[in-house]
Amino acid sequence: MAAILNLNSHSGEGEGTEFFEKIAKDIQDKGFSINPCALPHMLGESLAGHLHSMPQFNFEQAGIGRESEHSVNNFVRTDDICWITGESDAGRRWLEWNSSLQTFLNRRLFLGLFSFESHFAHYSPGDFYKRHFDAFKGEANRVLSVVVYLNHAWQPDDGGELVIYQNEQDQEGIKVTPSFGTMVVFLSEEFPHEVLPASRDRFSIASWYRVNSSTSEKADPPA
Ligand SMILES: O=C(O)CCC(=O)C(=O)O
Ligand SMILES: [Fe+2]
Repeated sequence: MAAILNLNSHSGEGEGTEFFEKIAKDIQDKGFSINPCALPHMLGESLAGHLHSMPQFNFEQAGIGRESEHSVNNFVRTDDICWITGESDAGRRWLEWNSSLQTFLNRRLFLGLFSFESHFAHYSPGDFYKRHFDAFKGEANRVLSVVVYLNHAWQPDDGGELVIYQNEQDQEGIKVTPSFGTMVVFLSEEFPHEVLPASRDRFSIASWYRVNSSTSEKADPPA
């Protein structure tokens, strides 16, 4: 019995609705939520295992912009990415876990989250992602950004922090250390953010919930 209790207590804070409720409340109150040691431990380990078992050629140079406007721009970002599909066990469980979070947040905050997309990102030493928004107001695409980190034993002088700015004027920001299991959620249109260069390899998963914009009346191309 004790062993079972023990196992449960190691399953990670992020397992249940209590954690989802904390995210919902943070989003409602502040628009962002920063959670150290939040990713369920087994899920984090299996994602990290999968990530490190993949050959480097599964990763591509990250770009900016969508569809026809998509391009690689080494001034803005220099990381490599690999989209997460349900093909691997770890990937499937990650998508399932986020699907429960999506259901929870839709019930609790009426966000109308419709789809989820997610990629591993590898920042080699010196890589960065300059200050940016994940979505632009009025474009009704990415609504909520979710980032988790898969780096064991990250040290304060390893760098590589995510800096979240409160608004366009904020130059100081809040620094988040990319330690294993830390999970950050924020409104994609509200918070400019950047990734500072690190002195070691930095692994993260960046994800976005989208609303269904296919019914929007946006003229495309614009008149
Ligand atoms: O890895 C991170 O800390 C954030 C990455 C990011 O901002 C992005 O991919 O849009
Ligand atoms: Fe971003």
